[in-house]
Amino acid sequence: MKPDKGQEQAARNTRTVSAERRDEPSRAVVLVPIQRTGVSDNPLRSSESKLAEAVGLAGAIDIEIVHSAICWLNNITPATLFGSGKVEELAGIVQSMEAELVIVDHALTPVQQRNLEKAWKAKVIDRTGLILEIFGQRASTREGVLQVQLAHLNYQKGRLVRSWTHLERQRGSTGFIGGPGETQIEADRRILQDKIVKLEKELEQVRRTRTLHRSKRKKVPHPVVALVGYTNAGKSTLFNTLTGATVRAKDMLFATLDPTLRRLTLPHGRMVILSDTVGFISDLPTHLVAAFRATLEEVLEADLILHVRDMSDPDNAAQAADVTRILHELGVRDEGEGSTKIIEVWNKIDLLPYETVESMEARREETTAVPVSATTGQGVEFLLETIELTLSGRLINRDITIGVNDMSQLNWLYEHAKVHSREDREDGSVALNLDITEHDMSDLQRRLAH
Ligand SMILES: Nc1nc2c(ncn2[C@@H]2O[C@H](COP(=O)(O)OP(=O)(O)OP(=O)(O)O)[C@@H](O)[C@H]2O)c(=O)[nH]1
Repeated sequence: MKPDKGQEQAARNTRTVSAERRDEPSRAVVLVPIQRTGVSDNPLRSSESKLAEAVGLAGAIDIEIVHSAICWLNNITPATLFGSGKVEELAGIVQSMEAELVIVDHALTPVQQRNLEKAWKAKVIDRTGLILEIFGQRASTREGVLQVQLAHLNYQKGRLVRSWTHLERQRGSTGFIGGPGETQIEADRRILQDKIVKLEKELEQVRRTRTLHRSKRKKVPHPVVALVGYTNAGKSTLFNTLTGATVRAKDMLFATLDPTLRRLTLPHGRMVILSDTVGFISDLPTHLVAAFRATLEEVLEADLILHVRDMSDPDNAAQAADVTRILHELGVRDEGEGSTKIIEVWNKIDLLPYETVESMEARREETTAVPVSATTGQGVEFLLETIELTLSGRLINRDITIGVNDMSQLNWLYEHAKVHSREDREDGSVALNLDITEHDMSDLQRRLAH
């Protein structure tokens, strides 16, 4: 059956909160449901920091938060997540606050979402919906935009359950979920599926172009160093400090959605490509991680990963555990053969008490962590040395003789090693004493063997 105009219009109304350009930002309530009894999905994280994070995330989109609260749950009620008494109590709050949007920092089934919307007479979005909204606002490259659109459509497809019927009519189709009528669900789903297929094709094309760029880059085989970390850990700031770049570093969650690449010269002259990537967040749904796989290919292909942590955040241990888990999900192996080297960068030490920083620095030998402040630059030099050491091995002192037939290697040697003394011998050979990294030494041996 061919969808009629009304149905097409309904599916076109798959707009985002961000796309609703109104004069006033939406008034929103932020709720963080936490189960009182059962083991929470992340026992490391305190309820206050969960609330702070949810408010921070919600603040990343253009809304006015009029109320926020932790909601302790004794049990999960399948139809509404919250128990009926709580749903009613919250309905009172939503109405008295005149909120149009309720952000529930938890996964909601489509049925729960629909029932809560009915009960509260407001739009309800869950954590995934919120993250998609933020991603939608941040994506800047074609690939980033397409990825977010695709993730959004896939999310909506699972949610086409007569969700907006009366709200849509009340407010004139401003919801970002289409399909106001139950009879239209099938047609809407088909329209969404068509859009998904189209987007996937387009994305494929964009990716092919990028792969081409990457293989060109591979011809000059500089190692790739990827910055990863929890959102707001300070990756972009560090990226700027390391490369002297002036890319934006705002107090803005997920400011970097698309990978940014820049060349960086290490203290002993080795060139690397530094890549800044999307920030991670806890409870990032697997299908969202999958949507960003392509963007994160830089991370997968990196020779070295810098895991940036905001050590001033009381929650940083839980955040680090999340980042490590997501890296594993993406396929990064940090142990065994073929594993990727990872250095932890303990950032924002300028915000920590002197003694804490001192004890961190004292432990530097036993951990692979480097304490730094991306804003003041403290520790950054040591970080660069650690990157070089990890990629190139130690600096060693060697006496080397270059035979007459290998004179063409002399230039290379001067570029890659620090020459302390040179003796030009009668037979035409050159004896050198130099400092060279282990990596360059094995490179030299390969060159001389040819
Ligand atoms: N005091 C202090 N603030 C820092 C430091 N590094 C970053 N910041 C601040 O932390 C905030 C987040 O920094 P970003 O560099 O945007 O963080 P990010 O990890 O790239 O964030 P996402 O794009 O969300 O992944 C900004 O306000 C920075 O100024 C630091 O070493 N010290």
